[in-house]
Amino acid sequence: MSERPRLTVLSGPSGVGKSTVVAHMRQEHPEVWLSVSATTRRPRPGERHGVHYFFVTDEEMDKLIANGELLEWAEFAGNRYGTPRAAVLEHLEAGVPVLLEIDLQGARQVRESMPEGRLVFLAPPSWEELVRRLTGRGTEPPAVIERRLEAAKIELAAEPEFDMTLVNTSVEDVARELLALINVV
Ligand SMILES: Nc1nc2c(ncn2[C@@H]2O[C@H](COP(=O)(O)OP(=O)(O)O)[C@@H](O)[C@H]2O)c(=O)[nH]1
Ligand SMILES: Nc1ncnc2c1ncn2[C@@H]1O[C@H](COP(=O)(O)OP(=O)(O)O)[C@@H](O)[C@H]1O
Repeated sequence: MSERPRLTVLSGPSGVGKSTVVAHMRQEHPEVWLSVSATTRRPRPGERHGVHYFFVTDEEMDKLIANGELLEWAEFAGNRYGTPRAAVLEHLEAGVPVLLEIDLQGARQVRESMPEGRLVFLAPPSWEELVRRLTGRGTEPPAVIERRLEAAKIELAAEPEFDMTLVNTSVEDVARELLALINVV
């Protein structure tokens, strides 16, 4: 039986490469279970309901919150996001490593409710590179990018709250480090 925590939270500013790193990691290790969040954000091209997110209406999100169905939730850059509680607990009880990819506010809530979880901060190699990645992804209009960069300043300042930091210079390296942390390899 592993002594390492089986709940891992990955946070970091929008555009740092969280989704890219996690996708890379899961290509080779699909046994790492990634929680699928609910969000009121509209799907980007190629995003699928139930795979990338559960895309819900404001009313549906209200109900999830009111019924206590979310382990944590937060408003980020004008949309709400939350982690469905039941699936996380089921996987942990079954001994499956659980990964949450959530924002700073969510990470703080998990620290309170599940202190055994490990909080990992994914940092960009530099501010300029973060701006380049977020802009280069081409999924948000300039006003939304601005809003996300404002949030990024707050998130970067909170890095010391995390158990550890990984700098996303190389996707392959970070994916490997993350796997070692989760204790899969
Ligand atoms: N608190 C919380 N944050 C979430 C959740 N799901 C996603 N996020 C975070 O919300 C932020 C915006 O996510 P998204 O719109 O998909 O943009 P992206 O992460 O830049 O691709 C990111 O920091 C995500 O990690 C969740 O269930 N709870
Ligand atoms: N290590 C890296 N080097 C260069 N570009 C990267 C790296 N990691 C991610 N990217 C690129 O940065 C952009 C944002 O990555 P993404 O995974 O969508 O970030 P996040 O999920 O943190 O918002 C994408 O275009 C992605 O291809």
